[in-house]
Amino acid sequence: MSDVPALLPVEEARARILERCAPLPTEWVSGDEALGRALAEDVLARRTLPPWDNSAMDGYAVRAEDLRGPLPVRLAVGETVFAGRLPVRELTPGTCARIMTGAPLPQGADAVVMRERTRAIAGADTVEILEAVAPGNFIRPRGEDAREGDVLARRGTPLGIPELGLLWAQGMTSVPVPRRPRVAVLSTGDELCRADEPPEGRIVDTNAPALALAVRRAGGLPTMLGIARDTQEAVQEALARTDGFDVVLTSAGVSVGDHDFVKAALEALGVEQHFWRVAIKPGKPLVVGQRGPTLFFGLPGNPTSSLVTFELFVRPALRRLLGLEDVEPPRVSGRLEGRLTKQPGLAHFVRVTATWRAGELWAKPLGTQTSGVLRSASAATHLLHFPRESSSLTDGSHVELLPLSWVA
Ligand SMILES: Nc1nc2c(c(=O)[nH]1)N[C@H]1C(S)=C(S)[C@@H](COP(=O)(O)OP(=O)(O)OC[C@H]3O[C@@H](n4cnc5c(N)ncnc54)[C@H](O)[C@@H]3O)O[C@H]1N2
Ligand code: MOO
Ligand SMILES: [Mg+2]
Repeated sequence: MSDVPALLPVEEARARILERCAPLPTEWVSGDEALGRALAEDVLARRTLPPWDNSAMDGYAVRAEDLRGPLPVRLAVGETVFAGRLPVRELTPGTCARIMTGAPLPQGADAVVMRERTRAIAGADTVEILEAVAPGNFIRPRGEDAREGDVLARRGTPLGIPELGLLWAQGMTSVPVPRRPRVAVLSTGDELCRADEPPEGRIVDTNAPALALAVRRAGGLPTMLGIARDTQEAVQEALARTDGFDVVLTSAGVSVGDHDFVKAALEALGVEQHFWRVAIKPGKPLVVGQRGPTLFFGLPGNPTSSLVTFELFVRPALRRLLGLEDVEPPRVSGRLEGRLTKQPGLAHFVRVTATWRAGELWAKPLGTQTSGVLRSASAATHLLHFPRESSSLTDGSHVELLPLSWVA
């Protein structure tokens, strides 16, 4: 077919998309809002933490050299230091301080002996130390967590719970992150109705709500634009209302049918086409283009195709816009349970349920792989990558599995 372009390999298609994406402008948000996003700039520590050497155990702060003689060694207890209080006495030779976990170390102390290795002498301010310890024993040094002026976290660092805790400890109650991508979601098709309408011969638009959820889970802000009828004018009119969005997702109308108008509508609106058609199944007719800063994805209409192309192409783009550095779909190795065959030419992304058995992840293909029904995505935990030029995978083959973001 002369008017149909060659199929692009999946990696090249993704590379072409990613080279057009860069982190969005910075906004300052609370830790709640920052979870799972990336830092937009390097953050320097404002505070040295812990602010002082402190004890890692409940026990006795000692001078290690006092414990060199025959054991046990008797030491005079000068004071008790609690977390939240400051010690008042310096340790002189032959003395120690009772100390609690987290309490600052007194001057002169260079080690802590845990309480279980000591024996208190009843009625006396004296303790018997039952073991010798090296200097530094059970001491958490000042600055172990952060040193004022040092880079605490670099731009691009994904903000998980410990990372946000580190920033919080610095008194940073808001953090700089690229703003969330604004994503418009448009369905196209005369056969579609909303779930709350009587179908009257139509089918419910499941792609738009599914894609909106996938966008939200990927960190974007979805806006549903509704359903455009199958005319070029209707699709064009809907797409003309997408200024201000970073990403536009349409579903359906990208193949070669008489009512497949998305490509023509994009072209008429001046969207520069980056590519059309990728060597994959499901999802082959994917079209991607750009106008100004807005990236347009024409996802195929089959419900599973739209979700699979979201995973393979849209999610990586959203992650890059969010400033995350690790944007490629994650992969793990596993083994195939059963066998698979196909014609060479397209890479297949087979929906599988993967379970751990005897230390390996065994991937069992779902019974139906047709992309026209959601059942072929339901219960899938991973996509099994059946490479483009390969035509058979035998039982037990080592395979590459992509964990799915849509799993419950
Ligand atoms: N001659 C060829 N025909 C087709 C080819 C091809 O290479 N040559 N590719 C097939 C593949 S693969 C796919 S995928 C589909 C893609 O089709 P479109 O993107 O043009 O989508 P439609 O034709 O409009 O619809 C396909 C299918 O999906 C249902 N659909 C559409 N939108 C929704 C929605 N929002 N919610 C639920 N279901 C939806 C629609 O009713 C159709 O059944 O093309 C093949 N054909
Ligand atoms: O690629 Mo289509 O997405 O196979 O059904
Ligand atoms: Mg079609």
